[in-house]
Amino acid sequence: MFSRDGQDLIWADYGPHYVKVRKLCTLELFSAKRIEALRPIREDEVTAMVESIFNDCTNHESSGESLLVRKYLGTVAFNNITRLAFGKRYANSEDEIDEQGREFKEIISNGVQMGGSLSITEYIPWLVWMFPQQEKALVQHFARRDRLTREIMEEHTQARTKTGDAKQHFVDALLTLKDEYDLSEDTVIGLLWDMITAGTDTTAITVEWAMAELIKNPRVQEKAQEELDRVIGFERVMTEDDFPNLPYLHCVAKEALRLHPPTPLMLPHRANSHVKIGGYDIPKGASVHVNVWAVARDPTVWKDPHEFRPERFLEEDVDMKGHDFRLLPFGAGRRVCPGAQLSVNLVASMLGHLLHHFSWAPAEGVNSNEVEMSENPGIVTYMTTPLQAVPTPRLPSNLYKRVAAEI
Ligand code: HEM
Repeated sequence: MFSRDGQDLIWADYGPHYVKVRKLCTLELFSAKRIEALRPIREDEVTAMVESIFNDCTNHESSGESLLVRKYLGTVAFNNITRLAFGKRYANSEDEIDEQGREFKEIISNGVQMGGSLSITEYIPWLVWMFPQQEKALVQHFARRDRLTREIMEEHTQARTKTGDAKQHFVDALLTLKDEYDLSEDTVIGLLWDMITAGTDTTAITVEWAMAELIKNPRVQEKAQEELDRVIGFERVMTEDDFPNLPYLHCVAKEALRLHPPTPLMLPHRANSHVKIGGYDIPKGASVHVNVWAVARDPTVWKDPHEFRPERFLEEDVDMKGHDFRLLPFGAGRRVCPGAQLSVNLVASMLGHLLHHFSWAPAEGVNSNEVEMSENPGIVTYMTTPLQAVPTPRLPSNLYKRVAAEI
């Protein structure tokens, strides 16, 4: 929710509704009850990912070859978000999608491209006249996005009228709460798309970086697997009920978010008054980025900051949801990521399943210490060279089936 209320950056225009919209997010959309209600979707998608990796790595033709890890993670993140926002699963394990799904995917990648590029006009706004194409592309993008979203909203309104049933998906929640929170149709569309753009790549990127670190650091991979084997064993798959008994797994996720925050400069904020910080003047109206990436690698803040060592969080429990400024992958304050808990659950579940079901090695001919870790700079930090890795199943073959859920 990027407000135009003079406090923060402008992406969507919620104006004075901002406070209400945040309250709606905290109390309704991301309440613990809804996160729990949406759990079957997460389990469905994570187990579908496991099945798909298993099929590909045990297929005779490609057995022993490396897989493009991002492909599987991206499908989980995409399906999870489209299902929780709209109750729709567009991509199957072969990445086949229908026409509405294709349109959906294109709109997302278009939006990420436009929003993710660090446009010069954001810093020198009077140069906007030099880039009329940029403005035109944005208008076209929003028109296309709004058309598709109205179509889906109409489908949901009709389904609700028919059954009288209010589902847990964000679109139904928002349409049901529209009057109570005084939301216009544009705000509902803006909100749904904030969730989709903010919640898709961030999750997949976090897991891709974590997997790269685990392949680079076999000691950590084995230690996480020992914990999973001890707690879960070899006769069932992990569920979110196991989370409290998997402290090391959570430390692995936290350490990945420390070294590789998917939004290294958080999201831009706007100074609402002139302030002086650390001797620097920040004029009113300036766009402010907080370099959480640099803080997380600062040797005055962290011991051996470049080392991937999840144990540091067993030694000291550091909050990562906005209360400890040493670790801010989700930001802090009133703009803190509302999807933080949801993504912590999904990231831990993906990592847990990937590690419990498979051992991971680098692609043939690459040593573990040679895994390419360079970063593609931007608002969102992808791996420049997508991770290729070889999975080897480690559980009985009956445990690799998708647990499909209809919700
Ligand atoms: C590992 C995954 C994720 C990371 C690291 C992440 C990180 C962030 C960060 C750094 C911000 C900006 C906070 C600030 O400026 O103070 C943010 C904002 C936001 N995130 Fe996330 N996020 C993740 C997943 C999600 C998910 C799954 C959703 C929704 C389903 C989501 C929804 C949002 C929204 C709507 C905002 C804008 C909040 C506002 O402007 O008030 N995020 N996220």
